[in-house]
Amino acid sequence: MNQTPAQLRQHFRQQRRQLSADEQTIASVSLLKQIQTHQLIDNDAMVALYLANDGEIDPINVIHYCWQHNIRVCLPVLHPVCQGHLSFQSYTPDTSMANNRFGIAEPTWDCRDVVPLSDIDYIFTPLVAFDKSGNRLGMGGGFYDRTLAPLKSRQFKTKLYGLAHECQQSEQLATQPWDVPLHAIITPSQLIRA
Ligand SMILES: Nc1nc2c(c(=O)[nH]1)N(C=O)[C@@H](CNc1ccc(C(=O)N[C@@H](CCC(=O)O)C(=O)O)cc1)CN2
Ligand SMILES: Nc1ncnc2c1ncn2[C@@H]1O[C@H](COP(=O)(O)OP(=O)(O)OP(=O)(O)O)[C@@H](O)[C@H]1O
Repeated sequence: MNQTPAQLRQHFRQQRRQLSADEQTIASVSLLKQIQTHQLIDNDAMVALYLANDGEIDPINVIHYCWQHNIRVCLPVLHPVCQGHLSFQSYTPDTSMANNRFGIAEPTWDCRDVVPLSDIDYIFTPLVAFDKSGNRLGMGGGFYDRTLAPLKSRQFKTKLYGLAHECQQSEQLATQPWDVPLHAIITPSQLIRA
């Protein structure tokens, strides 16, 4: 029987939460190695990442790598006005942070630090499940889908990469009209081009 999105979320969130702290650390180091091996980030790029939550693969080593190589980093912030949307805000070691309503740390709102979507070269998204065609199942809030909708219709340079543990691969996910497909998925052991 086909599983509902809610059942799939429950299954794949449980899978990623079951990884031990050691497994998470190894995965996070291997993730950076994959990004380096495939030379996915140019030196003068603007890159959107995220702070790991709920067993997500942790991009913290990627963030530190970017900072060390003068690659600019931004993070998603729950938009204070446009409900259900994200804003991307620049992130440096000095950025003032606060927890959002999901308990995830994000830069405190400052309109001067907002990075427009059109200025972002690569967006690395968290995900609950993915398939080899670049379909992505998120936490169910529709935040990324709403925010990234312009990438579907207009000529944006922005590339969309999903970051995931191997155990988050699904055989085939049902697609929704509002889904924004990923260009590729990066796991600790491979780059899967969609
Ligand atoms: N690390 C990370 N940051 C992110 C996201 C994400 O998926 N991961 N988001 C991607 O959209 C946005 C936040 N969206 C989220 C949506 C739901 C939940 C969540 O934990 N939901 C709980 C219910 C919590 C509650 O209602 O208070 C749950 O479903 O169990 C977390 C983040 C922006 N930042
Ligand atoms: N571009 C959009 N415009 C309006 N509503 C949207 C859009 N994208 C998603 N939604 C709404 O958001 C809800 C959740 O979508 P979905 O289940 O695809 O989220 P998700 O991809 O799991 O979450 P996220 O994007 O935050 O990671 C859907 O019910 C849908 O109606």
